[in-house]
Amino acid sequence: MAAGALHRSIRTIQLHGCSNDSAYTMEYGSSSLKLISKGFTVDVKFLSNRSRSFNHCKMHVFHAFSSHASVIDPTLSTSHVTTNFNQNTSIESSLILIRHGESMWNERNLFTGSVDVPLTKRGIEEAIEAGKRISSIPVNMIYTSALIRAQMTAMLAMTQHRQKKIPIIMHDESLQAKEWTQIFSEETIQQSIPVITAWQLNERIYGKLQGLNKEETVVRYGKEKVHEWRRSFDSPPPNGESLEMCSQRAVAFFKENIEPQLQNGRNIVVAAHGNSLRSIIMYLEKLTSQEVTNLELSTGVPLLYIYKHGGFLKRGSPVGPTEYGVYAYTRV
Ligand SMILES: O=C(O)[C@H](O)COP(=O)(O)O
Repeated sequence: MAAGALHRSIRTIQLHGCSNDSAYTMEYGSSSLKLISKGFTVDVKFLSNRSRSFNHCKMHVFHAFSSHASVIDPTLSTSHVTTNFNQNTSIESSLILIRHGESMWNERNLFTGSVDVPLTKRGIEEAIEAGKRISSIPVNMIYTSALIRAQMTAMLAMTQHRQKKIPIIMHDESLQAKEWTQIFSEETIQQSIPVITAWQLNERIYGKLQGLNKEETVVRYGKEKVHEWRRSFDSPPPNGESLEMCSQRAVAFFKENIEPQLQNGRNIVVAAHGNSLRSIIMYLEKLTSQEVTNLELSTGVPLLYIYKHGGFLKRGSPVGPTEYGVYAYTRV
């Protein structure tokens, strides 16, 4: 197995030359495992139960975007891997969080939640401005929610980036989608940035408030009640998600998918929403459920964190494309 070579197209790899090592196969008798390659983690999933023999088994690759994948130590379990990377104190990477620009329902002051609403012209401009602010910070991967306002924000921001790489949405929804979206030029791959979309980063579900005007809702239910629904940690709006419920999916996704990439030195942009980002910031900054009630995020303002020594240092919001501007910060 250690001598095995990985030959890959972007989304599918074929593992060659690995022995029919039943002990190994038994050890990973689940549906997925992680392989570690230079600089990043490759999550793989068996395509079918029948192909669990490692002899020429086909696997699906998530988040791999390099042609130099190689198996370093197949005997490491996922938890060992995480521990090892945490101990590597020299790794420093950046995490940029951006709440989407103004949406058409933000403009009308309507509760939006899971409803998929596009940006306004102002939102488009905010996304472009956000892109200028982060244009000097290297970006290796982008994560967005499954909602168009976050995806538009990420894409528009990247039009300003100095790397001039092309953000490309990864389509994992079916085997066919993966096949159809393969790229066959290594050079083109190197000029691309993978964009992973995840429903777990969606805005919290606002339930029966979705589509209601925020001011009218205050008149109807009272200021205190509406404030509790909007900002408390654990009171869900009718039929909706509390921040706590939203955090259970958003922070779990962050820990399982984004944090390992940062641990491997990848620089990440996350374009998401007021409340999914509030829950992630709560985790990054170890805020209490009381402290998070005061956390407000503006639309289209990027926030920079440096991942270092296994922890997150808040750098605030980059104010411009110069080196100075990147590390100066505004109060948000
Ligand atoms: O979903 C919404 O309406 C907004 O994007 C966030 O709303 P909030 O400020 O009420 O949490």
